[in-house]
Amino acid sequence: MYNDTIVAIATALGAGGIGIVRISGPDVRLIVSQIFRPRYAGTPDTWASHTLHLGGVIRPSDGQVIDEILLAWMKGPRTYTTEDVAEFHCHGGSVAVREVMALVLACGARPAEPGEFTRRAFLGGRLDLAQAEAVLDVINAKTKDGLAVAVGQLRGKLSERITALRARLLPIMAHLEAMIDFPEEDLPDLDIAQTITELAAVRKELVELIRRADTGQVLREGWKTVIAGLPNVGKSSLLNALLNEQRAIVTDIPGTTRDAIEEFIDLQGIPLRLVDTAGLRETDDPIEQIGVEKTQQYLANSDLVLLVLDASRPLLPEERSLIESFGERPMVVLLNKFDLVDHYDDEQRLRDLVPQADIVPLSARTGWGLDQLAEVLRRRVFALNEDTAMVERDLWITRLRHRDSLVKAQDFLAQAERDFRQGTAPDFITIDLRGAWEVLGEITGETASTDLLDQIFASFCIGK
Ligand SMILES: Nc1nc2c(c(=O)[nH]1)N(C=O)[C@@H](CNc1ccc(C(=O)N[C@@H](CCC(=O)O)C(=O)O)cc1)CN2
Ligand SMILES: Nc1nc2c(ncn2[C@@H]2O[C@H](COP(=O)(O)OP(=O)(O)OP(=O)(O)O)[C@@H](O)[C@H]2O)c(=O)[nH]1
Ligand SMILES: [Mg+2]
Repeated sequence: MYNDTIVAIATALGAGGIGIVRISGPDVRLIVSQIFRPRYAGTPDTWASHTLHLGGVIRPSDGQVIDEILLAWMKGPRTYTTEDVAEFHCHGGSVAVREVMALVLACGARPAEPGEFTRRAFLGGRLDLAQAEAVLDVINAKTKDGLAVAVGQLRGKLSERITALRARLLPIMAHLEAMIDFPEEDLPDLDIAQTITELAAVRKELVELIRRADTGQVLREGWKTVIAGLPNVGKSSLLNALLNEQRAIVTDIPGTTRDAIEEFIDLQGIPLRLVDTAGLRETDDPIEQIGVEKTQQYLANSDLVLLVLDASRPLLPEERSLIESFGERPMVVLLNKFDLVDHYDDEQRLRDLVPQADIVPLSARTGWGLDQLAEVLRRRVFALNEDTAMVERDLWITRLRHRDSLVKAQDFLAQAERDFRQGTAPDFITIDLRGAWEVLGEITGETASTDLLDQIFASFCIGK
C-alpha cells in the first residue's frame, strides 16, 4: 500500500459529454469530504461501495460551486487499484475537470504517473503483468480482432496458459531438487522417459505460441506495409484508394511524393500501417534524394512490401533490379493501371523473379481489384491459421516481450531434455528448468524487475 493519493484526468480533454477526474489512495475519503457536497445524505463513510452520488464540487476557500457532478465512490480493497477510489464525473470540456483536478491537488494528492492506477492494480494483485499490458492494448486496439485479442488477455487468457505451463514444470523441479538435497534418501526414481515426454509436450505448446506470434503482433500493432515502386506508377493513388480519401498529392509528374506518408487503415479487418513513399529513382534533386533515402529506410523496417508496377508498360530493367534487391522479403506485386489494358505480358517473368510474391492486378483509379488485394492480405496475415473465426477463441502472443520469454523458455527446456537423455547430473538440469520457470514468470510478472515494470508502465497514458 502507498501512503500517497494520486489524481489524474481519466478522459480525453476537449468537448465531450462527461470528463472524469479519478483519485486513488488513502486520502480519498478525506478529499471527497472536503470538496464534495452531496445533494442528499451521506459521506464516504456511510455510502455503500460502488455507488453514484449527485452533488456539487465546492472550493473550500470561498464556497464557490465548481461544477455539478456525479461522484462515483468505490471502497478498497475491491476496486480497480485495490485502494479507495473516487471519480468526479464532471461535465465535459476542459475547464471543469482542470478545476476539479486543481482542487484535489490542493487537498494534498499528487498527479499520477503514466499507468500508475494500473500499476497499483498490479502491485495490489488485481491484475498480473500480462493483464496490465493488455489494458494498454485494449485502449490502443486498431481493429475489432485486435480488441478481441486484447480483451481476452485482460481477462487472463494468456496468464492462465502461462501459469498452467509453469505448473507442469514444478513437480519435475521438485523431484530433482529433492534428489540434490537428500542424495542419501531412498527417493522414488524419476521416470526419465516420462519426464522427457512431459518436457517435450510443454515445449511443443511454447513452440506453437511462438509460431503464431507474428500474426499476434500484426493483430496488435498492424502490419508495417510499405508502398514502393518507380515514380508515377500510382503509389499515392493506391494509398488514397485504400484510405478512401485524397490524402496524398497525385499528379502525372514523376517525383510528386517526396516525404513518406504514414497512415493506419483497417482494411476489412486487416490492420495496416501503410506508408506511401517517394518513387525510387536516381535523381539530382536534393529533396527527392532525401525522400528516396527515407523510402529505403522504411523498406528496411517493413513487414510487407506492396510493390507497384505500371501494368500498361513492360517490366523495366530498373524494376527488375529493384525486385532483386528486395530478395526474399514478403511482397505483393500490384499491377496497377489495369483499367488501361486487358492483359500483362510479363507476369511469368515476375513469377520467376519473386516466387514468394502474390501478384494482384488492380486499378487505383477505378478501385477494381482492391477487394482481391484485401483477400490476399487477409490470407497472408492468417497464413498460419486459415480460420479467422479463431481470433476470438485463440490465444495470440502479441508482444515481443512475451515472445522473447517464450523463446528463452523453450531453449531452456530443449537443453533440459538433452541433459536428461545424456544422463547429466540433476544439479545441472535443475538450472535449466529453473531458467524456464523464471523466464515464463516474467510474462505474468512474478519474476519481473522494477526496471521492467518502469519500462512497461511508462508507455501508458496518464490517467490509466
Ligand atoms: N468509470 C470507470 N469506467 C471504467 C473504468 C474505471 O475505472 N472507471 N475502468 C478502469 O480501467 C474499466 C473497467 N474496469 C474496472 C475493473 C474493476 C473495477 C472494480 O472496482 N473492481 C472491484 C469491484 C467489482 C464489483 O464490486 O463489482 C473488484 O474487482 O474487486 C472497476 C473498473 C473501464 N471503465
Ligand atoms: N489509368 C490509370 N491511371 C492511374 C492509376 N493510378 C494512378 N494513375 C495515374 O498515374 C499518375 C501518377 O499517380 P501517382 O499516384 O501520383 O503516382 P506515384 O507512384 O505516387 O508517383 P510518385 O509520387 O511520383 O512516385 C497520375 O496521373 C494518376 O492519376 C490507375 O489505376 N489507372
Ligand atoms: Mg506519390
